[in-house]
Amino acid sequence: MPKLTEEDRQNLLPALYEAGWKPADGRDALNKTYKFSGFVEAFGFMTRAAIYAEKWNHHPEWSNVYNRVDVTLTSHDVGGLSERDVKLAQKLDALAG
Ligand SMILES: C[C@H](O)[C@H](O)[C@H]1CNC2=NC(N)=NC(=O)C2=N1
Repeated sequence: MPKLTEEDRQNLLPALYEAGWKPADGRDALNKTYKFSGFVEAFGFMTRAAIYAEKWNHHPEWSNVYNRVDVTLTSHDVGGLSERDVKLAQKLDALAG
């Protein structure tokens, strides 16, 4: 799947920005920090998200500190954002509630 075109970005990214995603510094990627009520909730989110990441063979770059999960999405094989990242971002937002 190729990188998002300029038109794709204009069509798809504003909704993600509305949902709290931000362009990553210095790379063609999206960042978002999720905050949960505690560690188990944060890790449970990661567990559920991991099932989709594996099913879709598209994996986040993420880190967890207690109730916080910092996520970066990009498509390594094309060196930037693709529709896979948009789809996974939407799924993560749905799972986070
Ligand atoms: C071998 C495996 O299919 C590839 O490395 C997959 C795994 N998950 C991936 N995840 C992401 N974000 N980008 C990729 O290019 C990618 N490639």
